[in-house]
Parts: sequence; structure tokens; C-alpha cells
Amino acid sequence: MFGTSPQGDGSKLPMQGIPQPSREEVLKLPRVHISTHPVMAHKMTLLRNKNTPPPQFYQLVKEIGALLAYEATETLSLEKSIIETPLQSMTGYRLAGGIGVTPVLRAGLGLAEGFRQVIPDVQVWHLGLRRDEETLQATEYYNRLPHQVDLQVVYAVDPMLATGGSAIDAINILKRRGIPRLSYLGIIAAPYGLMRLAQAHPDIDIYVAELDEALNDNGYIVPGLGDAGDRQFGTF
Ligand SMILES: O=P(O)(O)OC[C@H]1O[C@H](OP(=O)(O)OP(=O)(O)O)[C@H](O)[C@@H]1O
Ligand SMILES: O=c1cc[nH]c(=O)[nH]1
Ligand SMILES: [Mg+2]
Repeated sequence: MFGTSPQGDGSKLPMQGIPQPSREEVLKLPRVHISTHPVMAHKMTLLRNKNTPPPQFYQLVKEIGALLAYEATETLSLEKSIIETPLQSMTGYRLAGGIGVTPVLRAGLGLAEGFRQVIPDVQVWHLGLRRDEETLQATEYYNRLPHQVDLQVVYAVDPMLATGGSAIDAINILKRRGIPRLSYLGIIAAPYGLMRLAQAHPDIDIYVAELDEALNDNGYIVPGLGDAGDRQFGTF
């Protein structure tokens, strides 16, 4: 029911009259993870505040990206690593296989920076998608994904999961690169976009900081935070 994308016909607002699932419905989805950490809730309130200026907003996106990265990497595989401490040898662990992060431009850039503060040696694969604000359809305008893939997992990172169109496209593009495991990492999801992403890609894990109420008729998440790209980069 929620698998179709909105289609602006010019005569009405793009989400007008389109049924949306409730928060309760999407909370039942099996691979959806919504943060319950109090530090996240604190930072989210600062982020959403319309009086938070771009430099502080960008800093918060990075901090939230680091917290999300920590939560979303809890199931990564490890391999044994024998080292010498100053006192003796011991068997420790290191992450098995490489990790990739795909920031969906522009708004995903701050999240990717936060991710890199947790795991500095990730590969960063940039992907540019732009949502048409009248039809809500995303188009690809930049793609620097390498052809050689030797990673255990790639995280597509983008703060806003609204209709889900951009996230579905990003995962489709990454799947065509043959990556064995993919996850999506975002800040705020609308139930509509979360349901569509989970239905289109039931094989990925989806991590978000918070789940909001709905999309408004224009396709913006409410209560939301406005335009995550503009608020990071000061382009109002
Ligand atoms: O779920 P959707 O309905 O597809 O909407 C979400 C997309 O919209 C925003 O990007 P935008 O197109 O505004 O680009 P920007 O990052 O350059 O601001 C956001 O960062 C997502 O990529
Ligand atoms: O609420 C929204 C929806 C799409 N993109 C944003 O930046 N914010
Ligand atoms: Mg934007």
C-alpha cells in the first residue's frame, strides 16, 4: 500500500491525500532500530530548534552521526589480532574487513564526518541525489562509487528519510556495486518513508535517531527540523 511514490501532477500538493502509516505500524518492522539513548534525545532537541544556527547545527549533525555510528556498528564482525602491550603479548580484536560510508549529498556530509570520528579508516563513497520539491522524485547528479569492492559493509547516510525515494535509490545504486551488506543510517524518519524503505529493501538494517509523526502535504517531515542540507550549509 505504501510502496508507490508520490507523483506531483501540478494540480495539488504532492503528499495531499496519500495515506501514511502510523508510528505504531512501522515500529513493528523487524530491522528498524530507533535510538533510545538520552544523549541522543538531548542533542536532537538542540538540532530541531529553529534558532540553532548553521555552525552549531553542522556540529550537532556530526555528533549525532558519531552516536549513530556507534549504535549501528554493534554487530560488525571481528577478527583476532595478536599484539604486544608494554608488558606482554595478548590476543585482541580488530574489525574484520573494510567499511564504507556513502554520504548522500549534500545533507549526508555532516553525518559521514561524524561516522569517521568513530571509525577513521572508512572508505567514503560520495553519491549526489537531489529531490525535486514539486514531484518529490529524486535524481542522481553525482556518483563517485568505486568499481572495486572489498568491504564487509557500506552505510548509506542521509539525515532525512521523508518519502524514502532518495534512500531507496541510494540502496539500489549501492546494491548494483555488489556490496555484501548494506545499512541505512539517518537522523529523522517519517513513518511513510521508513515503511517504503523497509518494504523495498527488507534485507538492510535501518538506524535512525528519531521517528516523527508524518509528512506534511509538501513532503516535509513534521515536526522535523526543516531542510537538513540548507541548515547545515546556510543556504536558505
Ligand atoms: O525521502 P525523500 O523524500 O527522498 O527526501 C529526503 C531527501 O531530501 C533531502 O535532500 P535534498 O534533495 O533536499 O538535497 P540536499 O541534501 O542537497 O539538501 C534529504 O537529505 C534526503 O536526501
Ligand atoms: O523534512 C525534510 C524532508 C526532506 N528533506 C529535508 O531536508 N527535510
Ligand atoms: Mg535539502
